[in-house]
Amino acid sequence: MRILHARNIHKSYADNILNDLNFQCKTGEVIGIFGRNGTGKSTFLKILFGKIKPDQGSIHLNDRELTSSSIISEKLIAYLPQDSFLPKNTTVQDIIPFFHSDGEAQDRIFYAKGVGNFASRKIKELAIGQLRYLELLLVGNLDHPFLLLDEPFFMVEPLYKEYIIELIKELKARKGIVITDHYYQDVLKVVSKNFLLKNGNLVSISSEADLLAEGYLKTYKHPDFLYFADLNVKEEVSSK
Ligand SMILES: Nc1ncnc2c1ncn2[C@@H]1O[C@H](COP(=O)(O)OP(=O)(O)OP(=O)(O)O)[C@@H](O)[C@H]1O
Repeated sequence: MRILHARNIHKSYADNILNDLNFQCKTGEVIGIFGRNGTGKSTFLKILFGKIKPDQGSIHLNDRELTSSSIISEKLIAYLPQDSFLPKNTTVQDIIPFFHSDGEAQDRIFYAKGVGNFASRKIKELAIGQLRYLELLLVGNLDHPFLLLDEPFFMVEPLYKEYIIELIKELKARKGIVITDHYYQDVLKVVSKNFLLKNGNLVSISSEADLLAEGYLKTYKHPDFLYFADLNVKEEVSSK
């Protein structure tokens, strides 16, 4: 088993964003990180990936400290950024070999559920869900033991959300995966553990009720009692 550690991470821009943050993800785990806008989720993923340097702190694989060049050259961490990164005028079938020279991996993507429906289209012609699913197939099927996903569910229609959820569950067998997304209900379907990034640090979360108690949600639909729970107000709703 491999363990990715972030140790004592500090990062400030105009404000203090991350404050002595400690985190670990093992291969075989999917960890969700929630947090309100601007709390530093993307910044933290970029620090884990080595794209930006923390002001203090370090990233380790088991007990070895990683540098940004070792993360890239040793193919340790793959990263799905928030914004699309594929060239717009290339077709789906032509883009697969750019990421995967191995024929078996190419086939895994080409014949993945649903891809046949849009394989001959150009990237600019894809619907948002098709694009995000394709990006995840390309990045997730790399051999890297860790995978960071920045908002994989953003604006994705239900059918492709299901494909993405199935794919994450499959990738979990051979990787450690960290997901940040505001579509928390989708994230909760695939995670083994969750945290809320709040005041620069990670708070452990085990349910929607914890997200409510920590102020990330204002209300949520209680699974047993059919009411929308609030910190102070319980509003009855029809059971129909
Ligand atoms: N390169 C930068 N220079 C200055 N400030 C930055 C930079 N990158 C991020 N920030 C600031 O750091 C804070 C955290 O940004 P970040 O994108 O990590 O938040 P986030 O939790 O991912 O937000 P969201 O949920 O909106 O995607 C924000 O206030 C942002 O404006």
